[in-house]
Amino acid sequence: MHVAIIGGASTIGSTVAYTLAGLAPTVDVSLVDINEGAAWAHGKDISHASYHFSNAPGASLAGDDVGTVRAATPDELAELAPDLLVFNAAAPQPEDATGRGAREAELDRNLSIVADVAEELRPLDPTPLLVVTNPIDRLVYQFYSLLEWPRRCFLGYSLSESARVADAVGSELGVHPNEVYCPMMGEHGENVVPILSRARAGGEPVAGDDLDREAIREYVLDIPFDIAKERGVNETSRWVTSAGVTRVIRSIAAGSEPDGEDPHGRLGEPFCLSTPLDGEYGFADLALSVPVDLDEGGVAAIHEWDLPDVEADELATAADAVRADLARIGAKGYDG
Ligand SMILES: NC(=O)c1ccc[n+]([C@@H]2O[C@H](COP(=O)([O-])OP(=O)(O)OC[C@H]3O[C@@H](n4cnc5c(N)ncnc54)[C@H](O)[C@@H]3O)[C@@H](O)[C@H]2O)c1
Ligand SMILES: O=C(O)C[C@H](O)C(=O)O
Repeated sequence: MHVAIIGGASTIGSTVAYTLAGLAPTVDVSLVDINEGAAWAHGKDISHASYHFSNAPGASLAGDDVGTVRAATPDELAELAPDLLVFNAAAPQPEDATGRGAREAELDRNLSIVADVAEELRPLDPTPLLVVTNPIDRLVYQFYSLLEWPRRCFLGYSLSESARVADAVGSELGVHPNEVYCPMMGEHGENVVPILSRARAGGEPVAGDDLDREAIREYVLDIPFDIAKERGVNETSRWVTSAGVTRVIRSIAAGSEPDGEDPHGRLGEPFCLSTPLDGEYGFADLALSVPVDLDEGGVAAIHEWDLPDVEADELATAADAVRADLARIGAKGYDG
């Protein structure tokens, strides 16, 4: 598999490349960035890290089986013809972008980068595109509108929220967070929707009424910015994000192999990513996080769950927030 990370010299992009070198070492990675020098430097450094990953006790891949990490520029994307695109390019963040609402505030700054990158992607055959840059739901829809590839190609990364909610639910229940499953639908932002009705802890259903829904939502919304305030705006939540992006890439690889590992991973349940909707959950002409199965083409299936009223109402509020921004920027389908 060949993954091109657009914005590959970024904090998140370079950390994804490093995580792939450790956890998915056969993947070839291209670090695509307008900052050619930084992309080259990350690529060189990560390929040196790969030397240690591949020669550590328990490692078994011979040199030629290990993927390459190299730098490229956006105008080389068509020639690279990757199997998967990760979009992580962004405009610089202001120093004070460490509060809730910072994701949504990136929209106007990142739209022109999306337009430039879409032009570079236009000659490619439809390729799955995982958008990490914020605000993901608006940018997924914008890429979909500009490129007009099948909607299953478009994915937005919101999986860090699943790790954060597991932390919150696990502490409330006294269960290790890694044993908690709680899908997170809706917007990657203020209108995230914890699907407590589907939560499981240690494999058993959780009684949603036993949990403090509002406290859990507040924790999930605050924690990335509590982290950013301590580390600075340029760090963002690089560790959980790169681990989650790597998990998505491994799920795509597993879902593409008929006899591969379970793409849902150890807990055996689907996770949520943002993708353009066309009637699912009653919404169209926008992207929101919904439960998906993945394969080499991107979204293989969207699960349509029956949601209790509180979760369905929160999902409708998320849709309203995304729609309002799409209308404001005059996205396709919102111009009249
Ligand atoms: N979805 C999530 O969970 C999540 C988590 C963390 C960060 N993010 C988002 O990821 C984005 C990137 O954050 P970061 O801190 O890694 O960014 P960063 O500031 O470290 O890097 C941005 C990179 O984009 C590159 N770039 C700019 N324009 C480009 C273009 N036209 N083509 C190619 N490259 C270009 C820059 O040269 C730079 O290397 C932000 O929008 C941030 O909010 C999302
Ligand atoms: O950019 C950030 O720091 C927020 C990001 O969307 C996240 O959920 O970690």
